[in-house]
Amino acid sequence: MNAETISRVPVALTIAGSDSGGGAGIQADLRTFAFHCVHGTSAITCVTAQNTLGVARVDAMAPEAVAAQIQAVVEDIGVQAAKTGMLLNQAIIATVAQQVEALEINNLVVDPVMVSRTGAQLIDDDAIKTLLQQLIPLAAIITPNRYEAQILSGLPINTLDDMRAAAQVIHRNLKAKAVLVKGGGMQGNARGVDIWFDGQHLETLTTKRVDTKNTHGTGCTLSAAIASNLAKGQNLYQAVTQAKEYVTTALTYSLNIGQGQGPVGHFFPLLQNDGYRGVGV
Ligand SMILES: Nc1ncnc2c1ncn2[C@@H]1O[C@H](COP(=O)(O)OP(=O)(O)OP(=O)(O)O)[C@@H](O)[C@H]1O
Ligand SMILES: Cc1ncc(COP(=O)(O)O)c(N)n1
Repeated sequence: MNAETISRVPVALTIAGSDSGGGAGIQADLRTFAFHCVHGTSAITCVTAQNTLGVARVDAMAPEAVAAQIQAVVEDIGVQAAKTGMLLNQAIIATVAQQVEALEINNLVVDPVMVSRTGAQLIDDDAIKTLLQQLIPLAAIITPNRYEAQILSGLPINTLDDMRAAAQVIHRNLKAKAVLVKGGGMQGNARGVDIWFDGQHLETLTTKRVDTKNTHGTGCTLSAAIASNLAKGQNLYQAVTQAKEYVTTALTYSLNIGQGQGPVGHFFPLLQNDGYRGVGV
């Protein structure tokens, strides 16, 4: 068989933490890139000992090691888009912001990860200010969940209108170019509905609500899918709406593993080929 090499492939970078359970973080991001036919590269910020029940331990990488990973990837391979996930501490956030600026990384998706699904704190309290001041202004889009949007806006969020108000406040106060407030943590009708605001258009993004407890990694998957679509040249709004479709289907095929909240099923295109039809399909 003749070898066929592919020399023109989109490349994306994830700057995030490792999840030993494979559901969120770097592991979710690289799988998401792969299922978008995007070559995935990574800069690991910390290593978590984690499973579907919770986070048992977190070990931070040295900021210099994070910087070196980003530099190694960008200087040789080059990236068309990047995303950040769990950044953990102030020094790592400041380093990532410096590298993004110095290496002129475009199409940056910032997922302002603060607390895990299982309630573990994933960022130091004193790091949030650095995230706001140094990293968010460099982002093409930020994707806070309900809890993170409350912190970033200072507003309580209980309804879709609260999500709309928070998206507008975050856009104005943090100079984020676009904001997606995610509704996975909402109750009732708002669950699974996201709000987009780019300074001009306020949009309500609705897909099918999936009734599953296995939602570990939805936010990581969404931001990695947005970065994938940006790396492929889609515009931001298209990248977001297609990423939301991907997450919805991955939730439909979520994996009922472990004793807690299982991860979304990134490999549904292969399962679909095998004739497996997923939850409620
Ligand atoms: N049950 C659901 N049905 C449909 N969509 C959902 C559901 N739960 C979450 N989503 C979608 O998944 C995406 C991620 O949102 P979510 O609010 O869960 O993020 P997150 O809390 O950051 O995720 P993570 O669990 O990775 O921290 C959003 O597009 C959200 O609407
Ligand atoms: C390394 C890492 N990154 C991100 C999350 C957030 O994901 P979730 O809220 O689904 O636990 C996590 N738990 N671990």
